[in-house]
Amino acid sequence: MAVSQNKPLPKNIKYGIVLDAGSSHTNLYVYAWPAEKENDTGVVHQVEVCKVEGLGISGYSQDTEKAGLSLQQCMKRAQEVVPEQQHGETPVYLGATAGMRLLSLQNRSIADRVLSAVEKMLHSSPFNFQGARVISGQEEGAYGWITINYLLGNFRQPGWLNFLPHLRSSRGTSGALDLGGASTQITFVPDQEPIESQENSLHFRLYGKNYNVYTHSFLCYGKDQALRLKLASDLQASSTRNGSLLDPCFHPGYLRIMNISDLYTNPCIANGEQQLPFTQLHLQGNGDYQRCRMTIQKIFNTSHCPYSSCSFNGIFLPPLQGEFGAFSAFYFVMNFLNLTTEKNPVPLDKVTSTVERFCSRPWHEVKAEFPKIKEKYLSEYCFSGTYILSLLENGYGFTTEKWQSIQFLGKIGSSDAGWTLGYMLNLTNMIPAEKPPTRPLSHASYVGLMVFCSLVLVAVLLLGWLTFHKPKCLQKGLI
Ligand SMILES: O=P(O)(O)OP(=O)(O)OP(=O)(O)OC[C@H]1O[C@@H](n2cnc3c(O)ncnc32)[C@H](O)[C@@H]1O
Ligand SMILES: [Ca+2]
Repeated sequence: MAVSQNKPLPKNIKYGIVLDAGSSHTNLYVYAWPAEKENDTGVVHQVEVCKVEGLGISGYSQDTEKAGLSLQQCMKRAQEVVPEQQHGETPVYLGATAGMRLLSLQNRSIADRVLSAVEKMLHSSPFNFQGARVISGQEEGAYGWITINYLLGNFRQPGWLNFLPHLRSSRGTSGALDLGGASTQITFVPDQEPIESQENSLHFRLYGKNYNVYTHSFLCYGKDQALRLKLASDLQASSTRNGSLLDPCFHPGYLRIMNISDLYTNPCIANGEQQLPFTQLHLQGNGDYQRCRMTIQKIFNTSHCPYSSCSFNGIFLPPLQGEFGAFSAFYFVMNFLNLTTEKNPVPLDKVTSTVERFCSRPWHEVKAEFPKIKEKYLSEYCFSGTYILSLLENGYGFTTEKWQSIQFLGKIGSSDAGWTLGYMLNLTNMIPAEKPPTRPLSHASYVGLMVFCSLVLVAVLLLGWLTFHKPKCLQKGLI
């Protein structure tokens, strides 16, 4: 036991857990940070992500208990990641997004039962359960924006090296674009002030600085619900008598059969089912990007705008400003199409031609090339790529030039881009409103600075000595 004296003291690490209960699935994130640096920027980072098997919690409306049980495996994983003696002090939060917002609109009591089932499960875990709730679209946008700016270091205050002009950070904040399965969010700091519409306006004071942020969450415009909107609009425009539809957003040779009742089961699609003389929809792909884009265009209503400028459906959108980070399905789809790998953003015309070429490829060929990718994902990359272009170009007005300011992000460092980190930082009060007092230099920086100064001093002395006492060997004409 005597040797244990020489062991370095263990670092005091704290942990926090957030479950992102999305419309398509649930992810559990474990975050960690050194306890003594709690209020610094950029110290909290993701140490684990666990993907919950099966459906998103809103998918268990027929058997609500299963929503709770589905989380068991990832909760076990979290118990392995967080040291046992810290389980009791580690907070756990669950935030549900658009899938649960839709279920609440459709049937409030079932949605409450789903939430109770997940609460019961999380209460029974050894962690410090802090609540499960449906977060608003505004919160989802805001926390996504906080997450990426925290991770990108954009809230960082000038440090002691900032007297050197080339090291001074002049960066502002980055906008956040999030594409989920059931909703999509756009959040950024506009130039224009004040923000014309109250419900799209947020105010933050972070690390001593004020931020006026624009945000909007479009319910039903996540990529799964957008596909439903598009199909419902196609059906309305078609004169099919047997439910067969040619779909330009799927590959030539692709066939999908859907129950009409599944299409009309949520509040995104207003009634219309009753008039149809068939119960199934037979979709037949023909991979025509231009036509696909035209059919998607119909789900964006741009006929009215009660503000100085709008995105679509009469929703206020100020002029786009600054850089944007685009994550979740924006990233999954662009990454699959190899459009995120280059250092500089891929130009809009190259993105368009890549999606166009991909859509035109026969389904059997695509399937043979990517046998390991889930068929649900693979079959929808053509639609999703086209939808992303429609949403960003036509919906939000990203022009060829503005497109260059979008960066598609999966992770920033070890952490996934998404709303969960911002949510936890806020609920644990880890983002102070005021700038924390600057701490004295750390030991390492102090030693570094001393060594640097000593070297400069030695160099100056040597130079002086050489100048005034030129050694004989350096004097001209000696040889
Ligand atoms: O935010 P909400 O709307 O509640 O939805 P979500 O949280 O479940 O949405 P995700 O960002 O997890 O996923 C967005 C969509 O991308 C799909 N998706 C997830 N992983 C993917 C991958 O690797 N390739 C293609 N699509 C993927 C998923 O099925 C959804 O349709
Ligand atoms: Ca999401």
